[in-house]
Amino acid sequence: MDAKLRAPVAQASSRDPNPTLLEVRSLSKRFGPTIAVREASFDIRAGEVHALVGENGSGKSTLVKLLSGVHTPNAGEVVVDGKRYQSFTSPRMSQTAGIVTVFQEVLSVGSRTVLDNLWLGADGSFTTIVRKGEKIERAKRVLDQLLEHPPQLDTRVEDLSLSDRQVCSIARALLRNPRVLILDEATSALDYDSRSRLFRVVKKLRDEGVGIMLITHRMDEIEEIGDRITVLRSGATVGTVDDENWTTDQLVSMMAGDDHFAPTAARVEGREHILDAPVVLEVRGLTLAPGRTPVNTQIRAGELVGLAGLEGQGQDDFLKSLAGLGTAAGEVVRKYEDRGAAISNHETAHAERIAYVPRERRGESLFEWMSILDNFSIPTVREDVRGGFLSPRAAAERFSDYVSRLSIKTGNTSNAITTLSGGNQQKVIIARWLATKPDVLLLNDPTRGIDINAKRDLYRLLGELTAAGMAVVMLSTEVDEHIELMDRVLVFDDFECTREFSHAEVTRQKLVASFFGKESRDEHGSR
Ligand SMILES: Nc1ncnc2c1ncn2[C@@H]1O[C@H](COP(=O)(O)OP(=O)(O)OP(=O)(O)O)[C@@H](O)[C@H]1O
Repeated sequence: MDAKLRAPVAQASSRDPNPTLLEVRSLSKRFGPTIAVREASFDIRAGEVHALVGENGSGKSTLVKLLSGVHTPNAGEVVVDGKRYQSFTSPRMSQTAGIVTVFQEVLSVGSRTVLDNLWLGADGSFTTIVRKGEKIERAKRVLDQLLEHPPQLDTRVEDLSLSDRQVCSIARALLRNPRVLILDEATSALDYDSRSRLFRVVKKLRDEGVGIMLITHRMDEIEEIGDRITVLRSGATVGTVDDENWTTDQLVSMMAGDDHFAPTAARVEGREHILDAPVVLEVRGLTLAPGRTPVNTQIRAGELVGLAGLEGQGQDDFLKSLAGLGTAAGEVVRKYEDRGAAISNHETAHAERIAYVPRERRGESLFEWMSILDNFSIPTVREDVRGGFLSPRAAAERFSDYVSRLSIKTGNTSNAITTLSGGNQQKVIIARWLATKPDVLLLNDPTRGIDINAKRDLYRLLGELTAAGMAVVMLSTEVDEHIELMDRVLVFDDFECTREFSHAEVTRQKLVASFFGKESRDEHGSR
């Protein structure tokens, strides 16, 4: 074992006086033949941010669900504040022990107000009922910390953006005064500003002695707030890193095992020729909100265009308009050498070989009652007809190509899609739309929830597809993706496209400054 690593269950050393708050001892969980968690052991101290990392399907969410009382373990135990638990038999039991979780999927009741959602289920678990006035006051205080422009408390949650809905889930957790706060990919739905604000709150909680468990696929987040890092592989804890000089490659090789190490995907350089490629999509006078300057742009074959900005600045509406799904006034035209076709609805977009991969898996893409294979083959099912009958074997053959290209961990493809880990569900959806063999691929934050190796696979695949002439327009909330991957980045601010960067000119500093409507003064900012 690397000198920088130590045994998974560590006692507080003399160097670190913080007491252990939560100890996970040899926890195991099976789902039928699948061992999702196998003898996992680690501990969380008071006043630390403890990151839990691992590939898609390595058992992170299952472990979180064992700690949150959603699942009960087959073996092992949990110790909280010195008290031993064989299992948490309900979420309430885990909360009473001081563990509060924000889950990966945004969980809220859309038809209820923000205030209702923030206090949902709280009354019964508090010894004293919180009065309405106090509820309002505390809800406002916590939302003010998390959002620059908090919604009115009587707003229905379904009218909020995905990011603000997730902020409500986080606010709900904070109102419960956790001893241990678990953030299970809770940041992946957040925009840049909300994430920064959340991290300020997390640092404050850490200073107050709360133990925070952070599940994330983003190394920049761990770098920013992580103190120790535990790595999971195939359900088992591989080790805990407490050296602040850890490297991404070190973690990746722990996650994947040395045999499966995927090198960083370098962007294909020398792509300037794209400027001469034919235009495949033309956007003319697209007005994203009344009174705003319309967007005019052209997208060329083989181009990889990034859409950036703070959440809800019109980039989502722009992308949906390209897919024929928007409500914006103006024209989107699919261009060919000698003709053009107006994209006015989803059907024309589909007929013109434009594919759209939505952002929110649960509401927009997944058919939770259907199998993995059926979820893949929905739009392309006609290709699997043999002699007048649908051939599942033909579908399985087509799917297997994407399983290896995107490293999807599926098990039996006739199982329900919900038996897959979140990241693997996301990959099935990307595969679904790639299989339509589009000329234009529109991706709405596609790497949300995808592990770092899989991201590299996807970047490589996008490199191959664009080299073969596919145009890709990708909304991304990851600044690094814009800097490293895109040929061109369009920045949206207040429903206008306010800035455009070429790959050669974009830097982190300039890009983030442009989100806030400021031009960076440092023209030589580093990448
Ligand atoms: N309800 C279930 N039924 C059957 N198998 C399941 C169930 N939940 C999880 N699994 C399996 O357990 C394993 C671990 O899944 P888990 O969701 O914990 O992974 P993860 O590390 O959180 O992945 P991701 O990063 O993609 O969210 C996977 O093989 C998954 O398919």
